[in-house]
Amino acid sequence: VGERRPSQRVIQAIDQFCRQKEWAMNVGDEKGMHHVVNPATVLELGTYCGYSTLITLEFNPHYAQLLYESTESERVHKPKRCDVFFQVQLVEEASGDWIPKMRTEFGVETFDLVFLDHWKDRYLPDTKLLEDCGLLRKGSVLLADNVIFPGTPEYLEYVRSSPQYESQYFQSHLEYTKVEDGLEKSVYLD
Ligand SMILES: O=C(NCCCCCn1ccnc1)c1cc(-c2ccc(F)cc2)cc(O)c1O
Ligand SMILES: [Mg+2]
Repeated sequence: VGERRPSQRVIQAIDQFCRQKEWAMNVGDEKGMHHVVNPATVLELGTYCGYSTLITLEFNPHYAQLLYESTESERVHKPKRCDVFFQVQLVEEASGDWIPKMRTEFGVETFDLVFLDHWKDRYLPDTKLLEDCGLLRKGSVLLADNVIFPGTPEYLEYVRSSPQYESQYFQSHLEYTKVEDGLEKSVYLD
């Protein structure tokens, strides 16, 4: 196992605090993402405290500030091209406004992974926006948190019934609780 990296120690501290002191809506250590995907260019919708962050869109300025502090990432108002292999780029805007600008503002061709963890009623419209903007390619992975609780029924119905996706449910529990929840992994077949 060896020495945990600083980022792993931060995650461990967050999990311990949320389990013992105060619940928070991180994807958490049980659901986790590490056993489901191994991406390169990642878009995260819904940052919160930056528990699971790469290129991330956060609408709430309070949460955005938390991310700046926890990752020393520069405050990105006018994102520059993301030419560093690993770089946190945070956009404090609504996902619906920014997804159409991803190519021009970030120089992103397509995403390898999109982690959906923002407003639950935005999962479906933003997925359709990603498709329409050509930001998904054959093999792109959508990983959606909370498909059972709080629940995203319209999104789930769409990815499970659409011939354009191969969908798989990873059953787990709502972070730090015994309530059922899970991650839905949907591979775009194009
Ligand atoms: O609402 C959630 N996340 C979105 C937060 C706002 C995103 C803002 N934004 C960012 C970019 N564009 C928009 C969420 C909620 C719960 C939960 C659990 C138990 C309960 F009783 C009620 C709720 C658990 C999660 O795991 C969640 O992710
Ligand atoms: Mg969540």
